[in-house]
Parts: sequence; C-alpha cells; structure tokens
Amino acid sequence: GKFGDYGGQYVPEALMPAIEELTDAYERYVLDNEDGFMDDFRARLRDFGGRPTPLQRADRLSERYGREVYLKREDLLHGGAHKLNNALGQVLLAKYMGKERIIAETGAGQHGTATAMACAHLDMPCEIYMGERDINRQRPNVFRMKLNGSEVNPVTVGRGTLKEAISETMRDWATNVEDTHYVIGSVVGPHPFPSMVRDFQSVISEEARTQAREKLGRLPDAVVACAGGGSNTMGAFAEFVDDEETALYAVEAGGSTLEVDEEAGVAPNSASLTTGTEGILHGARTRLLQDRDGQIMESHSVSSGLDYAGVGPELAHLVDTGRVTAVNVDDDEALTAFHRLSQMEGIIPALESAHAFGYLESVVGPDAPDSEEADDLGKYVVVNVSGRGDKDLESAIEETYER
Ligand SMILES: Cc1ncc(COP(=O)(O)O)c(/C=N/[C@H](C(=O)O)[C@@H](O)C(C)C)c1O
Repeated sequence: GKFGDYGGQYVPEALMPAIEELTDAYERYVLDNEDGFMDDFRARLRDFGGRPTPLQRADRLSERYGREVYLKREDLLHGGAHKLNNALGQVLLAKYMGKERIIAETGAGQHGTATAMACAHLDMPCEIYMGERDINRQRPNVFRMKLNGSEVNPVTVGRGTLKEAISETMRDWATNVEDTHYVIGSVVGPHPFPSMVRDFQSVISEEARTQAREKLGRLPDAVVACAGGGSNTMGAFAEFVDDEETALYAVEAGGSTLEVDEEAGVAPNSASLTTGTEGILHGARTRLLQDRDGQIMESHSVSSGLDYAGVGPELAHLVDTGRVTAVNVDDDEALTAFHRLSQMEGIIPALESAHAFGYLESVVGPDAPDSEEADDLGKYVVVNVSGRGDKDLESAIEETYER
C-alpha cells in the first residue's frame, strides 16, 4: 500500500484488525474476483447505475478552443456523480464480508448520497457523518440521503466540515469494527482504501479509453479532471497511466488565493498537490495543507467537494514523478466555467467539475496567450464531468446575484 514514500497504514492499533480483514477481502473479492464479486459489481453498475456513461463531443467548446473536446459524462451516472462507482463497490463488498451496518463521511454530500442509494439498493442500514457547515450548504443532498433511508449524523466539532466528519467516522468504525464497514468517499485513508477506491472508479477510464478509440480512432492527447480527494481523478486516469502519449491534468481548487496565512492556520484554497507538504492525514502519508508546526490547515473552495486539506497518496506520487500535472483554478474561474458549460453545452456541471473546465479556458480560451501548456494539451482532450450541478444551484445563485 505504498506509492513512493506516500500511502501506508497510520491508524490506531484498535483499527488494525478491521484494516487487515478489509485488505484480505479486497485481495480476494476485488483483485481475484472470488465468488464472481466483480461480475456482480459490474452488472449492478450497469443495471442500477446506468453505465456505461457517454463520451460525448462538446461541439461548442470544440469550436471555442479549436480542438476536439470530449466529455466523460459521470454526471449521468445514477445519483448525479461518479461517487456511486465507489459507494456501490464498497457496500457490495461489505455485504460479501457479512457486515451488517454501513457508515460513511461526506462533504459535498454526493458521496453520502451515493452511499445511501447503494445501501437502499442492497438493503443495508446506513449512517452518514456530515459537517454542520456542509449540511447547511448541501441541503438537497441531505434530504436525498434521508429519502434513501439513511441517518445523517451532524458533526459539530471543529469547523464542521469534511475533515472532522472523516475523523468522527473513523472513531465510530474503531468502536464497531465487528459489524460495521466504513465506506470512505475518496482515494484517501489507510491501505487498502486508496487502491480499492481507485479500482472501483477505474471503470471511468476503462470505458473512456475504449470510447476514445472508437470515436477518435486513437487515444486522447490529454485527460483533465478536478481533484478533491482524487477519486474521480484516479478513476479518469487509471487506464491511461501506462499510455505515455496521454497527458494527465489534475485540477485543484485555487479557492480565493494560493497565498496561505500561516499565522491564522487558514489556507484559502485546497491546492494540496501544488502548495501542500508531506504529512499524515486520515491514516496515510500524503501531501497536505499544514502550517510550519504540522497543524492541518483549514482549506477553502467554492465547491464543498474540493474543500479538503489532503489528497490521495497515489495521486500525490504521480504528481511527484511528473506523470500527472497538478494545476488549479480559483473560485471565480470555476463559477464562470459553471455558467459557460450550462449556456454553451446545456450541461450544468457540479462546481467541483467546473474547475476542470476553468482550466481548459485558462489555457486555450480566446483570452489565453499562446503557451507551452496549450501545445501540451494537444488536439484531442477528454474532460471528466464528475457530477451535475443540481446540488449547487442555491450557492451558485448566491455567488452570481450577490457578487
Ligand atoms: C461531484 C464531485 N466531483 C468531485 C469531487 C471531488 O472528490 P474526488 O473525486 O474524490 O476528488 C466530489 C467530492 N465529493 C465528496 C462528497 O460528496 O462527500 C467530497 O466532499 C469528499 C469525499 C472529498 C464531488 O462530489
């Protein structure tokens, strides 16, 4: 479970039995397809999830950028985001392991919603831990979780966002390892979570690689995906990592500025790949936003889903080795991209996904100067639309009409 010097299992002793049991189950069911687990998983992704998602040419953006822009439509997956790929895989695995209870954390509420849907589909009781602050800014998703029969546990410690929600969920898991599985929402946490979540999300790039060959007659020159914890990112990249000719861009939240106020311990962004340093968070060594005393800093993003101080260890490693280029766009660029995709293509993206489009505009938009980056992007570009923007309408309205 090591990616360079990142990854590992930095967990309290009490969690090790659960971690070992999960690692064994991951190897048997996911890697070795014992009892036809992966066949069952793929069949449910198809019949319940609605896979495959389209790889669709964006005609207006292709015109605007003078290149072939294709969208991988994870916003069309059941529930409205890529999150179901991972949630369905983990809840199904918990069932195969004989677990009787599911817990999960969520920030944007997409992972919580996906877990709640998967639990209703598989008849498993479910509790979602969610920061008080996030509950208030993602109300439609809170209602959806309850409609799907899950309990939502408000987390009020600290800032009441994702970081505290993950810590509270870990605490619950440590107390109830016997009958409970913790469905982690991204490629974060102790081994085997980063590898397992990547494997469940890799269906995105498996499909996109085949669809690209069919529609483009070749591999894409670039794949662009936003990065919060990094799960839609790793899912969109996984099957392309060995294709050197396909450049991979992870777009982080530049928030309001990349300048960090060390004294206040506040980072007004979530650009852990770009400005983070090595440290341990939620059980793994990775890159994260921490002050000089090693205190995890508060992160920020206009999108809850990217508002996370850490990032997946494997993605951090791919950036360190130069296989993935880490870039970022700020809140305003993301909001502008949110409006632009809605108006030009008839697709209202999640604010998280809008960051990927903000990057494209900043490099090859009509106001962008000629650059190496524009050349490196190449002619055939695939952008991962990780989710749809229904959940963001309230905050986008505030940001737009009260700006
Ligand atoms: C539509 C959408 N797109 C991208 C993300 C970023 O998460 P990754 O794909 O794991 O980088 C998210 C993240 N959502 C999580 C959630 O819904 O709980 C997030 O808040 C945390 C798990 C990081 C998302 O909802």
